[in-house]
Amino acid sequence: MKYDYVILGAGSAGCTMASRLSEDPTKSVLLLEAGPDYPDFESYPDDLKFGYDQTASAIDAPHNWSFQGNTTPLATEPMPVPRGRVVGGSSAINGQVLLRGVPEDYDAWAALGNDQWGFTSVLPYLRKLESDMDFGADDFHNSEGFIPVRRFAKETWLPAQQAFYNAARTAGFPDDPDMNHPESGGVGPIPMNNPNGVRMSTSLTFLGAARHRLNLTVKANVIVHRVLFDGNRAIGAQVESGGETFTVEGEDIILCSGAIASPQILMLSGVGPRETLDKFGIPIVQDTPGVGQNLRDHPNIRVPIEVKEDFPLNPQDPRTQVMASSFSSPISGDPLEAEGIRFTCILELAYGKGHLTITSTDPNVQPELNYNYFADDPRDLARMREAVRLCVGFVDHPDYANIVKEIIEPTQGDLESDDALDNWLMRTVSTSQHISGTCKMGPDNDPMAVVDQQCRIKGLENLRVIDASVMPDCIRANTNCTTIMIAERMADIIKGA
Ligand SMILES: Cc1cc2nc3c(=O)[nH]c(=O)nc-3n(C[C@H](O)[C@H](O)[C@H](O)COP(=O)(O)OP(=O)(O)OC[C@H]3O[C@@H](n4cnc5c(N)ncnc54)[C@H](O)[C@@H]3O)c2cc1C
Repeated sequence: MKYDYVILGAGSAGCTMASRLSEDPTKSVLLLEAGPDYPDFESYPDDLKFGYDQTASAIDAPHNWSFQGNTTPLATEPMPVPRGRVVGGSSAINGQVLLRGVPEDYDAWAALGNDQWGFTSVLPYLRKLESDMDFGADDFHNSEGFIPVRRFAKETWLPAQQAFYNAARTAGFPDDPDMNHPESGGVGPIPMNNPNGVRMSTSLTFLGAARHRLNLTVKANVIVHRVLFDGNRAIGAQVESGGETFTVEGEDIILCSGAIASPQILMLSGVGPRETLDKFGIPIVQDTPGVGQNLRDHPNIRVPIEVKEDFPLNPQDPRTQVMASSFSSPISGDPLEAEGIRFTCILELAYGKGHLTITSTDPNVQPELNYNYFADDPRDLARMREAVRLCVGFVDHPDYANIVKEIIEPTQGDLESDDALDNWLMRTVSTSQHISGTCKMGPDNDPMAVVDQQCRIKGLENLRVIDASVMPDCIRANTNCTTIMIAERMADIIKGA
């Protein structure tokens, strides 16, 4: 059977696209996903449903691809890279922060040659996707979108979160009641898409509203191997289901497999850097050197703190309310055993870039992920040093007196000099889970641009990439909101085409 739209990958972008494109009853939509599907709330597993602990993204958790990546030459272990493998994708296992980029982020995309993606162009879609439970409908917010957004009310902040807020205010940060406002800045409650602690993935929201449609077919446990072409025209995909190989056909093929798998599938399909395709004997459809390059993320440093014996900790409490996090360790021990609190320092606009590449023609073998943190520009390390020293200073605030026993890391030795601290940062840096940019959007005079402003792969027909990989640069925010925004906007563009 031939569909109007074949969507490959049912994550943040894929579920949004499937929901919006199937609003037109004259169009048939096929949504394919490698992981399982839980179509109703009752059957939805607890690890996906309840987002306060991070069981869903622990290594080898059932809905996690559990990839690994390289960080810096000083790291002794590969870095765990979680990604959602389930209908809902990474939105089904993520931290539920629903934060927009700042206006300058989208304006920077426009300045790079993507003039249709500046802030005023994307704002209607940042509004469209949300239902803001605190601010309702105004110039910047909406009350009728699929994703519910709320902030923890001040009176519900846990003591460590309140202490962080007070320490930051004392250090000069202004109060910031709405971080999704274009003039936001300072310290305040983070917008979250988890009312009552339920992680509202794109499966529960966008797709949930569309599942009854007869023109929408959702198929889970289907692994996409490659896109099929007739010349330079995409005509379908080769996929595997239940151990059998199938060909699906579509008028429009839309790759929504995320910033790791979308460039991987492109390379396996013959679209990528010529030398990579030659190396693995993949017949070349098009030499597209930017596929897998421009790997953007936010370097992430954790400052764990041991708390006083009598300080109450409950791993099932919300871990993110303001900017401090309380944590337990589902990865290295009993998920119910609380260990302490931690500061998380996130470098929002890193100068350094990484890259990814295939190491095999087997779609089940993950690409090599080189995050390349702190490599390209000394300002990345300098800003991270500043953030860590700021957090270490925060614990001297009187509000932490009854909470903090000692900072576990960095040690006094690590803090003694910039060189020592750099060494610790290089050893411990990790991902903020915001990989993006690996099939970047850009103008024709940018040889590394992969897609145009309509997310079409340049030089090919009937093939788009719509997910976190098309961001020209990572926004200064967590990436779920912006990924959904891109899909919301692209659905309108495609429907109007
Ligand atoms: C642990 C974690 C915490 C995060 N926390 C936050 C947060 O708090 N706030 C925030 O804004 N962002 C957060 N993010 C990031 C955010 O969730 C992602 O940027 C966003 O979900 C990416 O959407 P996507 O559509 O590009 O990819 P995904 O949502 O990852 O979707 C890709 C889909 O394609 C499927 N797929 C991949 N390969 C194949 C194949 N070969 N065949 C078939 N299907 C395939 C995958 O299984 C997946 O369902 C977090 C991410 C993780 C992993």
